[in-house]
Amino acid sequence: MKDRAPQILTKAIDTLHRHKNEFFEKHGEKGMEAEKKAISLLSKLRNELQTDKPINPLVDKCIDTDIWNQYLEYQQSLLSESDGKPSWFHSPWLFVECYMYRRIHEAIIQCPPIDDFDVFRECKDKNFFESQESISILCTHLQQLTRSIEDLDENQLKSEFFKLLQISLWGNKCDLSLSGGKSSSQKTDVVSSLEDLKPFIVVNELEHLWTLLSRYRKTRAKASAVRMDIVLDNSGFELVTDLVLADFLLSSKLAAEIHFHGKTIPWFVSDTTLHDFSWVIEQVKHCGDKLMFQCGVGWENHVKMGRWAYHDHVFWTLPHAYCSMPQVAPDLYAELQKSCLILFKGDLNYRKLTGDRKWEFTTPFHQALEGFHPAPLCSIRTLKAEVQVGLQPGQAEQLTASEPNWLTTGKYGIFQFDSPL
Ligand SMILES: O=P(O)(O)OC[C@@]1(O)O[C@H](CO)[C@@H](O)[C@@H]1O
Ligand SMILES: [Mn+2]
Repeated sequence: MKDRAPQILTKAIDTLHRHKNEFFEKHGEKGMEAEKKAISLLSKLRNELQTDKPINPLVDKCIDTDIWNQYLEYQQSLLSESDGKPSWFHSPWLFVECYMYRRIHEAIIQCPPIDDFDVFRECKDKNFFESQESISILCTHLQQLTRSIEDLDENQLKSEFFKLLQISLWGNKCDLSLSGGKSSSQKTDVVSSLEDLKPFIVVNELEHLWTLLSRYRKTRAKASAVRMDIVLDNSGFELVTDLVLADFLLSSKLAAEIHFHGKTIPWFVSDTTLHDFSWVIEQVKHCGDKLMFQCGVGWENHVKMGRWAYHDHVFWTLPHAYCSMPQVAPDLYAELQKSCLILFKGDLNYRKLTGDRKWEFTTPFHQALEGFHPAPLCSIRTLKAEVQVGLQPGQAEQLTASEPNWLTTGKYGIFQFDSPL
């Protein structure tokens, strides 16, 4: 919070500043005033953070404002009288980090007519353009695969499925909040690096996914009822890897519908909103590359025909651990229960799945989920925060000895599976 968060706020302020002329052209004087106000609110926020001030209740009137303020009261109740109020450096990291992004949103929506400005859009778009070569390689790979998909036997299908899952895993290296908003795009050809990256997968439960999906294939008529859900993480390159995977799931008939879950507000710099989702598909279509164009058209069609559905829910941008979803967002929990398999992308989802607690490394994943079992699920995440469960005895110690920062660099990854008992 001390180092990374102020950098992110400074970047947001700078972005507003650089768009001053655009605001003027669009909205005249009103746009300029709104820009000034937004900058002053964000500077105030940065100052509160850097001087470790108490966490203030939200003042806006959004659908989640009360839930946030109740959660803040709950944080307060965890402290004893002498501890005072929860403050920026004396509160759980997950809570204050989420709170910062919610406050950025609060600041912007108080500034019409620029109240729908996404301060992170520019970096998200930049990440996409800088990764364009890798995206083109991925799209080519997908198109070739789709053309020969009918000829693949069971083993080949499984191997292609695992490849695309690994691409989606390593795509998660490209988030922008870990780098303080600095560029973190994909510049190398990830398809041909997969073998070299395998040793860095510290939990690999992909076989469980295959067992599950191939069972569905055999028992359900032509997989027509198989619904899969992907709880998205970052836009840009990572989102493309997820879309490529989702496309393959349909063309291989491993699934019949894919439901994507994104964020309702700009979140952790690079997370996907509805605008990003549509923007990325549109860009893939118009990049000038023939195979990318075909991918983009195909994806647009999946959306049109309802084979792909995009959902967002306010719960994904609350600070709550997922074990409280049945109480806080019963509608979302019920929706997820319809899924045959839910993929949770990224580090933040993992922190929320496990409540961001200091679990023993050998704690079973099922236990760390603390009752969150809407459907079979798999976390696909590169490690960027100090929480990890389900390791073999001695595994964490070995990793620490060879690489002290293994938990936070994003170099290691997991496929961790859980199924309701
Ligand atoms: O969820 P993602 O995109 O994989 O990672 C988000 C992240 O980089 O943001 C925070 C950094 O402060 C950490 O929670 C986490 O490491
Ligand atoms: Mn993210």
